[in-house]
Amino acid sequence: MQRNREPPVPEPLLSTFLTKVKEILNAATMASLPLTAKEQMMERFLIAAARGDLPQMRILLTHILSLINQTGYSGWTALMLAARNGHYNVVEALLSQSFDKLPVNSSSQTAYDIAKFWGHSHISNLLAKADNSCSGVLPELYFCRETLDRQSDKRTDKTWLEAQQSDPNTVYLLFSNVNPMVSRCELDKSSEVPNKLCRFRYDGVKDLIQKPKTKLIFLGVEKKKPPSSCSQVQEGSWEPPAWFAVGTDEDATELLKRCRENNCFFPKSTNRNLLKYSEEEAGIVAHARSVLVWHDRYSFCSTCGSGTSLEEGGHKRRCLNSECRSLKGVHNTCYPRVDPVVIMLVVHPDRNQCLLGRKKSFPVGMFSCLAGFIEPGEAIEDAVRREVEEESGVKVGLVRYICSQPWPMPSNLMIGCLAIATSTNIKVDQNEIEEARWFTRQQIAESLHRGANPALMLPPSQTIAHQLIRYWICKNANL
Ligand SMILES: NC(=O)C1=CN([C@@H]2O[C@H](COP(=O)(O)OP(=O)(O)OC[C@H]3O[C@@H](n4cnc5c(N)ncnc54)[C@H](O)[C@@H]3O)[C@@H](O)[C@H]2O)C=CC1
Ligand SMILES: [Mg+2]
Ligand SMILES: [Mg+2]
Ligand SMILES: [Mg+2]
Ligand SMILES: [Zn+2]
Repeated sequence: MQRNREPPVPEPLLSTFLTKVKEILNAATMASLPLTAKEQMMERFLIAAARGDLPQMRILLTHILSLINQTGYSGWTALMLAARNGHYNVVEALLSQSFDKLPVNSSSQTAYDIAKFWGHSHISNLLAKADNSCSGVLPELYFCRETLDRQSDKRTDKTWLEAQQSDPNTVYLLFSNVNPMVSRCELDKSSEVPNKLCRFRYDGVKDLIQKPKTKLIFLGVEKKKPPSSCSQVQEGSWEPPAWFAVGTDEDATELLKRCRENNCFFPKSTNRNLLKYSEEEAGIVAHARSVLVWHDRYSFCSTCGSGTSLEEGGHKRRCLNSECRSLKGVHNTCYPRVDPVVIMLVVHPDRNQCLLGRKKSFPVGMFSCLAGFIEPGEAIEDAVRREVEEESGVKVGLVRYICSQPWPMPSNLMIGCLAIATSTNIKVDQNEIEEARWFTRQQIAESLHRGANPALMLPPSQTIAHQLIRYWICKNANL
């Protein structure tokens, strides 16, 4: 049943393949076609992969290692041929050479799809295991690592919080205009090196945290345990260090003087700068920044307009007007906001194309998933269908939730879905989207691999949009 729904697979049978290669090699010899030595070697490498001739493949690889990721006349890689013909040991050997698993053939199938289609489940399992993104399990998303244990129950424990504040092991992060102080290694100014959060101790911020305008946010305690050789651990008196974010309006240049590290600065509030942290620190920045932006923008009570004060380790604002309705019962106006946004990869009814759009503000050539804020009283599925139709005119049927990502710009929660289109005509809403297009799996795979002339540029890997696209491309065409 499953097989009938698959797109046709080009003839990969060994005999056909060998005949074709022989024809090419003969034709090249007879007509003196410029089939280079490398091309001949490539075809021999592919024949060996299709036959399962690992020793021959190893010999050829000692001459040219780059053979490993290339395709021959058929558009198939060695991995695809080995997967097609059930050569487990060849697949295993290719994977151990960190072979690229994402390329697709002219039927938009990866090696994983091919192994699955031809019933070589031991090979498809091996390919899935070797690449998390192909197993249907997404990698951990950027901003999603919870390095700290939030310990929200401690936010109401004033005595405990005060004790933590003066503890010499407590870590403080300094924020100016909702951006954290960071340092960058001077030797390497390339964008690859993450910004590192500057960590302060109590003595370095004591005066600051006592100022009435300073916002102090309890972020949680470290999850990481010290080595068991640590004397406090042995005595049983060890407690994990607490972390606080300090939001201040003090002069940024003066604040920088407090840091002993070199090359400290406050990065500008751009989306790009927020993607420059290590996985460990990105989640901490997301938490602190969203809460601090909320304090910045919601300093007055939204029920009566009076002033408010900070409570619960900086996770609540209480109205100073004792008559205010917000003091009676629990009110969401007193807590930091999170704005849910649906973000969806819309898949064509043929399952081999996806719909991406671009806003005017995107860099040239970049396309991404459609997205939009969920409206009050709206379910995730309905928001997906409404936003897709509003922005592109395409109608959506099935919606499947895949994963989510906090997006602290300033406080969105991106809810990632795959959505199956039931119509294909595109009519964009020019107010929101400049252009929307259907892209083939082949075009997407080329772009993920930064092929020579990709049809589009995808958003960076830290975004949920990128990961949803990658997830879809790695999955079998049947979804
Ligand atoms: N992490 C990722 O991969 C991506 C993240 N995003 C984020 O998703 C957000 C929403 O996507 P859009 O296409 O802009 O949404 P959208 O399609 O709903 O249009 C934005 C408009 O919705 C209105 N709106 C309704 N509720 C709003 C709220 N709570 N805050 C702000 N505006 C609201 C405003 O008029 C705004 O101009 C973006 O602001 C962006 O930060 C968008 C695409 C990719
Ligand atoms: Mg939108
Ligand atoms: Mg919209
Ligand atoms: Mg909208
Ligand atoms: Zn009030």
